[in-house]
Amino acid sequence: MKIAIIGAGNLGLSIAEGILHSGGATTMHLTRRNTASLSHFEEYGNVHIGSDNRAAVAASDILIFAVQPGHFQQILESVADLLHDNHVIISTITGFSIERIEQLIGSDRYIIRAMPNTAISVGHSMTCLCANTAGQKRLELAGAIFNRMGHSMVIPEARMQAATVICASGIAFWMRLIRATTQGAIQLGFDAEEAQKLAMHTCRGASELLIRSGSHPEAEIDRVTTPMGCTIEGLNEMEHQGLSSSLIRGIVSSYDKISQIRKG
Ligand SMILES: NC(=O)C1=CN([C@@H]2O[C@H](COP(=O)(O)OP(=O)(O)OC[C@H]3O[C@@H](n4cnc5c(N)ncnc54)[C@H](OP(=O)(O)O)[C@@H]3O)[C@@H](O)[C@H]2O)C=CC1
Ligand SMILES: O=C(O)[C@@H]1CCC=N1
Repeated sequence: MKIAIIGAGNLGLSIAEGILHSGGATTMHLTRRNTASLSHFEEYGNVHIGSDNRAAVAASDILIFAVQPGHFQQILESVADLLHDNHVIISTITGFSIERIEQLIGSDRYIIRAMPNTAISVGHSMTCLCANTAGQKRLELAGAIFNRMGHSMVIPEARMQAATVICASGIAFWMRLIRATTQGAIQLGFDAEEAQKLAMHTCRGASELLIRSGSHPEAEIDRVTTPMGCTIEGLNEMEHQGLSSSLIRGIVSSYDKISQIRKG
């Protein structure tokens, strides 16, 4: 596969690392205007770095766009005349609808919206996908690409905004929870390095328990909460302080913000 990543910033670079580690491309073109921060990719013989989006598009079959929403239209228009029938156009752009993309490059193109997260760099992204009518024929291919770097789920486009919050922004939300747990562990006597290790591996363990058992979080909580014990004491205090409520409210605020990005 010949893959171009147009906009090798935070997400684009994470995708590039994920693709490299999964061995998923024969050649890869990475673009951004300031390429200095990409020089470490030069050690890979099959990775081409540059600022020329047109050259990257012309040399690739799969085009992954990972630029800021405000830049996308101009960049897409600047390469539109190079697009051919086999190009698969994958947009990770928040709030940029398939309808708007079709208006810029036509509805006959294979257009896929993907919402991965930065854990794609280590092969653990949860990536949501949707496609235009033509692109339905390439959803399986897109799923195969993203499944090499985690898990993917095909969803209706109407859920893409919600997927952005839960999966993409979700990385930041979980990081803050891990960080807060780390701070608690330091207060209880662990040094910072130990504390982070305890927090992140316990987080991974909780997640793996659910993934492998298929059980409900509350069922797992029931197995931990000894009657009159320390777990239910801590959990109830967290809830009195609004743990679940603050998470839900944060998720809804984040969701509402995307509507503003869309209008912008
Ligand atoms: N970060 C995340 O976790 C996620 C982000 N997204 C979405 O992905 C997109 C990218 O986000 P993120 O990576 O955080 O943003 P960044 O700003 O980190 O990356 C965007 C990159 O685009 C480059 N760029 C700007 N103009 C051009 C151009 N004309 N040609 C080529 N490259 C260009 C910029 O580099 P330079 O200035 O050097 O050109 C920059 O590195 C956004 O639309 C975001 O909503 C979606 C899911 C998760
Ligand atoms: O914060 C943002 O707007 C982007 C979209 C999801 C992750 N980063």
